[in-house]
Amino acid sequence: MSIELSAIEYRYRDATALAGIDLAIESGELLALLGPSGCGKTTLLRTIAGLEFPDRGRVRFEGRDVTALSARKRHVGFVFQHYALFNHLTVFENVAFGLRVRGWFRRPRRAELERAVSELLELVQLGEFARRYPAQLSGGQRQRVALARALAVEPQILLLDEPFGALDARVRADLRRWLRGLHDRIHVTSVFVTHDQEEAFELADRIAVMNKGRIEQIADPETLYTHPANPFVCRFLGEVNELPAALHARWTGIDDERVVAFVRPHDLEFSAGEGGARVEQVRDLGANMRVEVRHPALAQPLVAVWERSRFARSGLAPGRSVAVSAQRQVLFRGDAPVDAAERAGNALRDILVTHG
Ligand SMILES: Nc1ncnc2c1ncn2[C@@H]1O[C@H](COP(=O)(O)OP(=O)(O)OP(=O)(O)O)[C@@H](O)[C@H]1O
Repeated sequence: MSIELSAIEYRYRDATALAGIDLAIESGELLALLGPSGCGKTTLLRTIAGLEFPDRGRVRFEGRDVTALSARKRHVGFVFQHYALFNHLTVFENVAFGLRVRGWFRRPRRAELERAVSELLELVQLGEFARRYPAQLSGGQRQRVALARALAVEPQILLLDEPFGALDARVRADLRRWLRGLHDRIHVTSVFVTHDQEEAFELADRIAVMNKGRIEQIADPETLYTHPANPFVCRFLGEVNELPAALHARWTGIDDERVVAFVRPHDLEFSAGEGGARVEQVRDLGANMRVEVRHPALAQPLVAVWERSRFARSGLAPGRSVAVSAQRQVLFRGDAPVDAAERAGNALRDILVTHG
């Protein structure tokens, strides 16, 4: 089932949580809402669920206006960060709960209910845990029970609010792979909230990056990473070096002091030689090496993260003078990306100047 949000605004008494959200989610899509703390992710999710009602704007499911409908009538499944399971009920009964409380005319018969719950427990790989109580499960297992419970009522839409937020990094990584696999099988339109960029990238078909109650950009992970719409999105998607024109003009061909080059640590190049910069620190990260270079024109050190073999080949060591360049960069003039045509034009001009 598709979801369309148009011009959604929501104010708490002293805070604007949503400042005009337009968003179209396709049927069967897995969309992540990604953004810093307080940007409005949870409020937006609750607005889709029917747990909050917007001050302005409309919510539509498959074209039907559901803005005024309560959560019960919207038929969505919800999984929260804290697995809100019933501790006095077994895993089986927790999952069966949603089916038992249905109106009598939709309530399944006993055999049917047992079959449905068993199937769901198999789906979340907890078949053998049916008779256990939540206290006898790990955090990751409890979260899978919560998911099975949300799926029991066959929701048209599944909403997940930081579903793995309370779990440690290893379990989180396992669970998100598992959730992606599950989604590929059942294709229920899903929206999940996270402030973890890696999680959003690994799980989602598309990501909406939010900031201060607005969507800064919505795109698939690849586009978001290679063509961020503005510096906020670029900075939010992981560590990045920001180089003023004085430093990058030599290799980008754009000599405009308003243009800043954003370079990811693995795209930064340091080559031995006089370039005004000096290696300050080298740190061993295990699989990678982190090289920090100080340039007199910059307040912050430039950071490169390279694989060990690449670092070994470079022959760099603390104290060495280096020249700086980049394999890839994204250029912004103020808040706007510098487009490829302008860059190509400049490169051409460089060639003409050199060879002309
Ligand atoms: N019940 C409330 N009363 C007043 N202000 C609220 C309430 N809930 C949230 N807010 C404010 O609304 C804004 C958006 O909050 P929201 O919880 O949607 O953000 P979020 O992106 O989900 O944050 P987090 O990642 O920290 O959970 C924030 O500025 C927050 O302080």
